[in-house]
Amino acid sequence: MRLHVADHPLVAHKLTVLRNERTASPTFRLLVDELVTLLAYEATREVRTEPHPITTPVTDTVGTRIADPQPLVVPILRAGLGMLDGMTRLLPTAEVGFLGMQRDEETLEAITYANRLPDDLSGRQCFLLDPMLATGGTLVASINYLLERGARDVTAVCLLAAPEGLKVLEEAIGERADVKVVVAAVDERLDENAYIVPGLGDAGDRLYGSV
Ligand SMILES: O=P(O)(O)OC[C@H]1O[C@H](OP(=O)(O)OP(=O)(O)O)[C@H](O)[C@@H]1O
Ligand SMILES: O=c1cc[nH]c(=O)[nH]1
Ligand SMILES: [Mg+2]
Repeated sequence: MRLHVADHPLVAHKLTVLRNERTASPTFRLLVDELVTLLAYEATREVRTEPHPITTPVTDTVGTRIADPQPLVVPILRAGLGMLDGMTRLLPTAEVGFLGMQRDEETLEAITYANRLPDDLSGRQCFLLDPMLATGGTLVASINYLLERGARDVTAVCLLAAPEGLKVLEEAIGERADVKVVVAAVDERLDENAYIVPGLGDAGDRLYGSV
């Protein structure tokens, strides 16, 4: 597993506003969207491209375009949905699959309640979106879904990660695939309820309310 922590003053500034408990949903959503766009720039650094001949008003030349098959972006519902627009803004030709996962707050096990993904992901670059990587249970289960369908190149885009979750992910993935994790920050630890500290609370609730 490769970890990339975005080191940029704009990311740090926006993340601080996001963490603040006084930041209400409308601003929270806007900031998640902005942060993802900044992270997407790094997350797509290795997106596969191919030469593309074009004619400019001046001459013929060979440029670059994103190669087929187009990348697959997969938001993990609910909270990952808040990251989808920001990601597809930079990758408008990507296809989008969906995974609905909820962490059982007692057992901390990730339960899948929705799944809409192409059956065959061999040769596909996949981008998983989930703001929080806490125990790692949700992300490991999501990556396993993609690997079972043949994906071998997976980038997870998260806002916050806990060191505990990163360790679980590293051990669970092993040598099976090239997994990259792009995060805005790695926080201190998990608390007794497996919430990220200092964190930002429940990302899904802060985006969409506690339904
Ligand atoms: O690393 P883990 O310990 O598995 O926890 C992280 C998961 O928990 C949150 O989702 P939640 O289950 O709250 O669902 P929601 O997005 O619908 O709020 C978060 O969005 C991650 O998906
Ligand atoms: O801190 C946390 C941990 C899991 N899920 C969240 O939304 N926040
Ligand atoms: Mg939640």
